[in-house]
Amino acid sequence: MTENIVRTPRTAPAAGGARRNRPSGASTPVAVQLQNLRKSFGKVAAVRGLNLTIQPGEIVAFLGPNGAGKTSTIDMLLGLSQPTSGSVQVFGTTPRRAIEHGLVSAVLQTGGLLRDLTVEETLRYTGSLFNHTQNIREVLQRAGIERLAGTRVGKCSGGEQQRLRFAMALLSDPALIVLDEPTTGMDVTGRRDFWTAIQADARRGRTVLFATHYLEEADQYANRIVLIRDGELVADGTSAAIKAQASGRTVRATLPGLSNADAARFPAVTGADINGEVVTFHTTDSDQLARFLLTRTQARDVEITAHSLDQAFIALTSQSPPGDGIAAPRPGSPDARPAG
Ligand SMILES: Nc1ncnc2c1ncn2[C@@H]1O[C@H](COP(=O)(O)OP(=O)(O)OP(=O)(O)O)[C@@H](O)[C@H]1O
Repeated sequence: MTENIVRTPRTAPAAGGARRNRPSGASTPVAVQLQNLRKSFGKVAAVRGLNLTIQPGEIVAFLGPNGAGKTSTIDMLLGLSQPTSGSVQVFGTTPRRAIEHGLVSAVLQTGGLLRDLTVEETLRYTGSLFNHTQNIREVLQRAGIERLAGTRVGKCSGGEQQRLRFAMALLSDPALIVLDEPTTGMDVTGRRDFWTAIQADARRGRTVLFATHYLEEADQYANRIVLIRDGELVADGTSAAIKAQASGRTVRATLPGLSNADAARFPAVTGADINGEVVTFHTTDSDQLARFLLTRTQARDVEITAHSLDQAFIALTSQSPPGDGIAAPRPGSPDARPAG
């Protein structure tokens, strides 16, 4: 039952009835700091110089295609493996020490549950390993599995088992919860219920870092997305910022008689598709272009459209070499500059 959760060893109860395990010291240090973090497995460079700072209270999605280095990074963050070089700090200390102080818990993908115990027995058993734990009823409620208290784990769905793992992670009331692809294999309802529980809990101020393949999860539940590819950071920001960074925005307008050469001279335009009187501009600054169209040309019916996170993800993880953070337009794509 132990491998799915980074367990807090016996700790003294927090003073003054304060329940949440908090980092000590006058000022709260950043939750996570990765500096030039590298991890190699023989010739495979899984993580290549990652720099990342996560502030307390942030909900961060760690996104990347298969083999991008998400799990390798999370393993180092949890002290499960050592960096080849660079450093990891969690609340200003080493991952191991942060875990010893009950500051961090993890929900990993699979394993770690005994099928014959009930949900409540599982939590009581896990709780017995700590000196001080959250109230079991409260934890069941916060994980959204109160009604499953008497159900055997083996009878719980995959989504319910993940919420049980989440409940186990809540027992020590950690300041940071790390989830590695926690909803893999769940159906849509299971995923939604799982995230409802996580989100409700995060509103209480907990820092959450989760790795996921599901773009819509990152879009919906994170307030910041960190996108990596081949062990390097390729984008970092809100979902909206990443969409804009990856492929800009599209501005559509009705503008008779415009040629590609004219369009290329407009401000912030990276490409244009002309279909009769309707022109679709690809732009790095939709506000500037829209202002120009409305004040300096005869354009009408001006519309600005943001690209989807899917488009941004594909652009950022499959095109330009990582490093500059911006994907170059694929030759021949609508983002390429108009000829002439
Ligand atoms: N123990 C290991 N030994 C050798 N290579 C490894 C090991 N762990 C990871 N790798 C390699 O390091 C790279 C990054 O893997 P990692 O599991 O961190 O990526 P990921 O982003 O979590 O991928 P996925 O989304 O598929 O889970 C991959 O090329 C992987 O094959």
